[in-house]
Amino acid sequence: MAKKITKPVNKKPVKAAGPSKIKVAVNFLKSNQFKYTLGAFLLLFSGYLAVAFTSYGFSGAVDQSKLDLPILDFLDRSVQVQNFAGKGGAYLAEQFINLGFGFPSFFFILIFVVAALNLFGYKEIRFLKTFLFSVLWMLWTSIALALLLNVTSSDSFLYVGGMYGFIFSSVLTSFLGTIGATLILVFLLFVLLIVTFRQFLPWFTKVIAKKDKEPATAEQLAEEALAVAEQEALLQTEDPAISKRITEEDKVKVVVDPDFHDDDDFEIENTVSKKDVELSIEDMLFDQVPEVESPKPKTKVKEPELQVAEKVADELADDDVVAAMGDYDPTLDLSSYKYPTIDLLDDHASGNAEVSNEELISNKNKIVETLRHYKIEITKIRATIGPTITLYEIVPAPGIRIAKIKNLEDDIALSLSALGIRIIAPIPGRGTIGIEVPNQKPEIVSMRSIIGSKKFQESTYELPIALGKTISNETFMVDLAKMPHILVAGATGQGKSVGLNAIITSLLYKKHPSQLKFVLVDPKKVELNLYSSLEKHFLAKMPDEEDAIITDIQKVKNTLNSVNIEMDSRYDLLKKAHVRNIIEYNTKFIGRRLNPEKGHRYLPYIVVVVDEFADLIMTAGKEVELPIARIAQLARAVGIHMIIATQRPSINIITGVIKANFPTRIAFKVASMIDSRTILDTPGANQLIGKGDMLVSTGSTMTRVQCAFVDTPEVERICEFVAEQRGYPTAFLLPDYVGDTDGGSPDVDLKNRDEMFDDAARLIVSNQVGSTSMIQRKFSIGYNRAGRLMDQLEAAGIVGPSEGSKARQVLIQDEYSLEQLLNGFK
Ligand SMILES: Nc1ncnc2c1ncn2[C@@H]1O[C@H](COP(=O)(O)OP(=O)(O)OP(=O)(O)O)[C@@H](O)[C@H]1O
Repeated sequence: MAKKITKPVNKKPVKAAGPSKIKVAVNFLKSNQFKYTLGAFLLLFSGYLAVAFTSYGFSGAVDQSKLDLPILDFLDRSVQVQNFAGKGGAYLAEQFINLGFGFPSFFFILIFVVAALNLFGYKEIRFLKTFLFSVLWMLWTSIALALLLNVTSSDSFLYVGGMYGFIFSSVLTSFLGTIGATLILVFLLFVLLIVTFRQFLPWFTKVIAKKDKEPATAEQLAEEALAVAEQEALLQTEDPAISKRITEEDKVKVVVDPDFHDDDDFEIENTVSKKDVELSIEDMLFDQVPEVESPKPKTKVKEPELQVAEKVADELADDDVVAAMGDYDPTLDLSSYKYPTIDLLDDHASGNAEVSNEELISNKNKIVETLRHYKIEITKIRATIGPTITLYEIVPAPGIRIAKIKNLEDDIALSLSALGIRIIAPIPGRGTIGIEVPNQKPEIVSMRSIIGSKKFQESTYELPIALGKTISNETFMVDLAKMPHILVAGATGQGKSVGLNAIITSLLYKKHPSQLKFVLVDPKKVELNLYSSLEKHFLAKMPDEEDAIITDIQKVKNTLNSVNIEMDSRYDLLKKAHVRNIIEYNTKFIGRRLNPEKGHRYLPYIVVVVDEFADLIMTAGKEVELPIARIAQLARAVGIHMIIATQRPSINIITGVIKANFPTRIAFKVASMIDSRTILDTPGANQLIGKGDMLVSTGSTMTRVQCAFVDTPEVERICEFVAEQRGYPTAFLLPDYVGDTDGGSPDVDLKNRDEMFDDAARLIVSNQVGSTSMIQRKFSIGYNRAGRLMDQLEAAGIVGPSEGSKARQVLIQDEYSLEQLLNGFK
């Protein structure tokens, strides 16, 4: 038998040909050319339909007889129509209106316009939502109109509700009668209003509640008000910030069998048969005793109602203001500089990050239940819904110890089966205890919404930094000029880099290149490299450096020392100008009251950003820590600020010196409570949920903030936008710094002693401490001058040689010997 040879079939080329064609087609459909063409067509078509439909309302009766003609006759030139949109318009209007859905067909126009806008990239109005609601409303109005017209008159030239409206309404009336059909339509209207307009239900309940009260006499009202006032006074005065109260009215229907219950505490006076009983979720969840109308448990603890705080929607700035951001006139060197525009940022909001009532009630019940289990009663509970977490504030019954609640942190976390629960007991200044519970559907806070917020746009901060949104959805902003330095820490992957980008971008959105310079230190070489294109606008570097982003450890040391020199020279300038800080100095300089020929210059703010601070400390230790500490201690008044970020928050990296000088600290999620203590001096950062969830401590207050999200492409777009504009010829040049010059007594001419020489010598001897910074502090002079004084004191034999970071040895023991020595110089 001949063997059947099966040839291996090479399917590859066939496969490759198929998808590639599809791909081309998909790419074409996705291309902007296609989208804009289709969008333009839809928009024009909508306009045409609008004219045709409107005109049909007036001329439809006349045109209709012509529309009944066979199509060829209708197209004949001798046949004229009155519709402004011509025969085409008349035909379309007839199809859509008379033979379709009646005048509600105008909804089609809405659908086409929204589709066109979406194709043009305007996504504020969602197409799918519009489509769905428009179709539903169109059907409803079409049937309602048909029904109404059937009832009132039926001798019109057209079906106002269209053919379909007529058919549907006829079917409805034949089944249910006119009254039944009307009732169904009223019911559907109610449902449509609820699903379409979010505000409808609250408004409706308010109206109903008002109606209920109407028959009350003035006396009754007064009594009622008094009773409410008394009850409120017992707990807390009414808070206008409360948006809704979730109480027993939030009912669900369940079927319970009362016979099944054999709870001793629960006595049923009337015999109740198996039936539907309405009861609140609260009761189901933790009393497990159905509350039926007449039989009541003998002892029933009053349930605390859940108040949900008003969601403060952050006011967006007027479009004009946002647009005006691009036109802000800097008045200085680059007068044509345009600020980055808001459309460079993306909107990352998912739009479905609502916290449902069920989630709120279920969390509230679990909290109350857990606390009750430990015999902790509460009188009030209030929820504030944030972007990623909800804060439940509770007021415990009098006599409950706060520490007891704090100790239940793990139990509450367990009962809510959620990570990231944090208990704040008590919330400073509020007298309540806070329990923060992560939302099931967290919301991404886009940088776009933060930058576009009125608060940011109208901020008058010197160095405004918009970090994100607080638990109450407010934009959280700080002024770096007041901070004055920030320490950012968090385990890897928790949002530190995004946080740094948010800080830098907020400054880029508000500052002119002449007002701000960044010194960017990035040992990891990849994080801040994005900003290298800003060199001629916003970056500062040492004169002979090639790259403006500093990555090499030796260059980091030199640059930090150079920033120190810049700081000292700025102090000298301030002193010469008789001002105390950079704002006063620059105001004087802009007012032409300081002479540039005497060395005065406009001082831009300098923000030193150090990423991966831990790496620097590990490799360079004190050589880096000391200049950083010195900048941190002294640079605030001269407009030099630091932001240092680290992944490893251990105490050998975030030392006491660093901590003492960085009062503002931002902690993203860290691995352990010890790490949290190292950064914030308190636990808490270990309980965060990651992805930009952070705690911001400004020394006195601690705020939980959801960091604004800004993605790398957005940062790239902003940098590109800035870099494309005319910049300075070079980066801002920092003073030159030549490595260490240690060893040997400096060459000093004691004949040209500083005029403060005698005073400095007396200070050193009386304190018996040879410290340059002490001279600096006591006499309010710059580091350079204090250093020169120290060299002269060394040459005069008053202090010993430099001993690195330690104070010098004082060689003169008493003031008498010193005076003799000083007399010898005269
Ligand atoms: N504010 C935020 N909102 C939403 N998601 C965020 C936010 N911040 C960070 N993320 C998510 O977490 C990821 C990691 O963030 P990021 O790169 O900033 O971490 P990191 O702490 O800098 O990590 P590493 O230290 O390794 O560089 C991001 O890619 C993003 O998906």
